[in-house]
Order: sequence, then structure tokens, then C-alpha cells
Amino acid sequence: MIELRNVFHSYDGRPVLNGISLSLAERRIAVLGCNGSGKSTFARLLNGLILPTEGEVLVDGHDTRRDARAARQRVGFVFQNPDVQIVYPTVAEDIAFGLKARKLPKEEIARRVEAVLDRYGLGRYRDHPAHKLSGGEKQLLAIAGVLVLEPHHLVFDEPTTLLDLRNRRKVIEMIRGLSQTVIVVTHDLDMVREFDRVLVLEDGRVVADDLPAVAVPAYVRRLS
Ligand SMILES: Nc1ncnc2c1ncn2[C@@H]1O[C@H](COP(=O)(O)OP(=O)(O)OP(=O)(O)O)[C@@H](O)[C@H]1O
Repeated sequence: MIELRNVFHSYDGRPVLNGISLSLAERRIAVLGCNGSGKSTFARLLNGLILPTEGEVLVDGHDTRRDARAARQRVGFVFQNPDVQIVYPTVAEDIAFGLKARKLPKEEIARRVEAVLDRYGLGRYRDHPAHKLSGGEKQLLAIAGVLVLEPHHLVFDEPTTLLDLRNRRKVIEMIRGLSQTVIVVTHDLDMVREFDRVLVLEDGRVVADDLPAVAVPAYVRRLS
């Protein structure tokens, strides 16, 4: 479970999140909101990429400030743009990167990389230059590179925004098949219809927190 306790965040003294308290335990949680409402800031607080200006974020009881490493290892983060996440020349090397950083034995790294390549249909790209993949394939690679680390929770920041229809479907399928808790920031209202919970942010506050059937229409009404 990820818990936010009276969380505030400001950039250079300008408040962006204003006193959010939530327990996130459902398997599929979406975060909706207009541009600038604070969604990315919210998402980044969940794995300690950003620390709250005030308040606390706890990941399975680990405080992202005091126990940053343990908190971070539990929450995988997938950025909107996979280019910021892909750092190594080939697909297999890129997936292995996070495991090497954790100093796991070579055999275990090889085993886990192969398992993820197979599972997500990336096997044929094993030795392929990562920068030559299509946008959708890059997004799948970025997700695979996070999943290989076996996080308990996954945060996606607008995972389908840059994708065409076919790749959008692939990524949605991939997310659907995950066993972890998944928190997705998105503008994709279709994707969230099957989720367990939808949060709507406005000016850094949660203005709706409900099942999709209730929260999505509430969000659409607020837009009009
Ligand atoms: N690093 C930063 N420094 C200063 N201001 C920032 C920074 N990151 C975000 N902001 C500002 O904080 C506010 C909230 O930004 P945030 O990216 O969290 O919103 P968002 O809901 O994800 O928006 P979008 O849908 O456009 O991605 C915006 O006004 C933004 O300009």
C-alpha cells in the first residue's frame, strides 16, 4: 500500500499539491486532471522521485524521505517518453541495466532478462539497437526494464499519450496483465473504465475519488 499523509508540494514557493491524504491499495488506480493540475508531481511523489514539501509518503510503511532506497525499490516508475528511460545500446543490455545496478549475480540477471523478453514479446529484438525501435516498442522496452526489477507497485505517467492506436492497445493489454498495484496518470478515459478507482485532481487537490462510473462523468462535467 502507498499512503500519503497530508502531502503538500511547492515549486519555488508556488503550491502545486495542497494537502493530499490517501491510501492507495486497489489494484488499478487512475489519476485524471487537466494540464497543470499536479498529476505528474503526484505520480513522482509516489516513488520518491520528488519529496513532499510537507507531509509524508509511505510505501509499504517505508517513508520516501527517511527510507528512500527501500521505498524506491518497491515502486517502478514508467515515464511518458521512453527515450528518457532507455540508456543502453541494445534491448537486452537496457533491460539488464537496473539488475546490474543492484549487483545481482550474472546468471540471475541473464535468467530474468530472458524471462521478461519472452513474456513481453521482445525476444526477437534482444540484440537490436534500442534507439531504432518504434515508439510503441520503445515504450514496451521501458516498461520491461522496470518490470524486470519486480517492483510491488507500478506508476505510469501518461503511458499511451505518444502512441498510435495499435501500440496504445498493446500497452493497455500489458498493463491489464500486471499482477502489481498499478497507478496510471492519463487523459485516456477509455482505458480507466475497467479500473478499480479513479482520482481526479484539480489545482493540486483531489476533487473526486470514486469508481470510474462515477468519477469519469464527474471529471467530464467539470471540464465543460
Ligand atoms: N520542475 C518544476 N519546476 C517548477 N514548476 C513545475 C515543475 N514541474 C511542474 N511544475 C509546475 O507545477 C504545476 C503542476 O505540474 P504537473 O506536471 O504536476 O501537472 P500535470 O497535471 O501533470 O500536467 P500535464 O497534464 O500538463 O502533464 C504546473 O503549473 C507546472 O508548470
